[in-house]
Amino acid sequence: MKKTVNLRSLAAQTLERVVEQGQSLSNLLPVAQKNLSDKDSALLQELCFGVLRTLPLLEAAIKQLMSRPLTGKQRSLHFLIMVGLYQLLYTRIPAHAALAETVEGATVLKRPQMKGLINGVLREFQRQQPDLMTQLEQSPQRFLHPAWLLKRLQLAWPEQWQQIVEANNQRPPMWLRVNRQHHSREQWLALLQESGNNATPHPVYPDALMLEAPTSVGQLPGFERGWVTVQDASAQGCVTWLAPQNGERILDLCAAPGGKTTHILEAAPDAHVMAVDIDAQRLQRVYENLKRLNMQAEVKQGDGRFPDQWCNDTQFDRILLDAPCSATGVIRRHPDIKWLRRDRDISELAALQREILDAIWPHLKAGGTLVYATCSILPEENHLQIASFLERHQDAEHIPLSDDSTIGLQCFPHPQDGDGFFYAKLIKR
Ligand SMILES: C[S@@+](CC[C@H](N)C(=O)[O-])C[C@H]1O[C@@H](n2cnc3c(N)ncnc32)[C@H](O)[C@@H]1O
Repeated sequence: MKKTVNLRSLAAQTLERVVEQGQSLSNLLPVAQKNLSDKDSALLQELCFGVLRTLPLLEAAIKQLMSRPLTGKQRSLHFLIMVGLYQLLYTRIPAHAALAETVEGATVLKRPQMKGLINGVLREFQRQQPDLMTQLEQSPQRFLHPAWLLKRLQLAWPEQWQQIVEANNQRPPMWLRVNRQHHSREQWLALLQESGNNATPHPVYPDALMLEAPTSVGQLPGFERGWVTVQDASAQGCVTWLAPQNGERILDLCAAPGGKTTHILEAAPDAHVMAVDIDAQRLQRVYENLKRLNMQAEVKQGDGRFPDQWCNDTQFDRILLDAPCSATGVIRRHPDIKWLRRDRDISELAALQREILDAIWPHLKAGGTLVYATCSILPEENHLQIASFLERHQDAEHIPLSDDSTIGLQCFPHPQDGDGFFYAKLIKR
């Protein structure tokens, strides 16, 4: 039998590690969920994601309710209060249960003497909620983004920034990639419908299906047998634009956890694919994904800035560079990004992307194709990066991916579509 744990205190500790220590929720959450039942796992996830999504508003509410914030050894309680506020504002958990469980969390956090204070703050919030929320809903905190990022989005996308921010604040749809080596998308959709679920095909990307409602992978017909993979629609765009062909030598650079490596092999099962990433731990996931889908690729640990160290003088027909980036296009999937990234990271990431691009370009054959992709929505990492690359490399030809004259294709996150992504397709003359 799974033991009962206080999920509110577990959420508070996890959130403190993300916000105060800069740790990634994707690393922390699976560890925190390890011994929990499915139901508790889901609630813990909801509490962590929800607080990170709405953090500025919760912080502002606490500021109004408390004369001094809790600091030092009591800091976990600050996050416990946020977990309490989040439940009262955004979940259907009955208020009495949310309050009781949250207050009890102080005992688990070894601060039983603070139970009264937490109870008091949450009850005061209930009393002031209508006025307080009217006030906060007119403040800049209502956008739920850090000021530096909001400023960058407003500058870069004066027409679209509000829609982007709104999409970032919503729960993302669940997209699947049908392995057409097994079934056509229509055939697999019919199997899904037989199992009582439904999905909508993507208008552009031929393998992509959006589930009507998110579900666990165990409910997806043939998941274990590799018939289908969970992957956002925009991420699937990379392989559409790369257009890999059987018999070609293809490099998937910055490949872990292998979502696009396996997509390349589904599209061109007889291609020779080399998958390279700097992170040995993340590379384990590439092996796991290849195994589930029963595929083979040459997997290597290496730094994209120094390709001669891991591929000598090999030349590739096609290169996919899914570059390390700010991940500002996938905030709705990873709301911790808003609090982990700093303004100064953007220029550092752009410098790294530039180094990798310049280093890998000589490894593309004449006539070969390179697709540069990021899950960023910031111009410095995207069209400005490629414009500057084209100025430095006269042998690079830009292939437009849309009707307008812009460099590359910039997608924004959309409730009925994929994440924010950028792609640019280059051919070597
Ligand atoms: C956007 S993720 C890749 C996602 C992957 N392509 C997929 O579809 O599953 C970026 C990757 O770049 C890797 N990375 C960061 N710096 C790198 C470098 N200098 N050389 C190679 N890989 C790097 C990270 O470890 C990370 O796995």
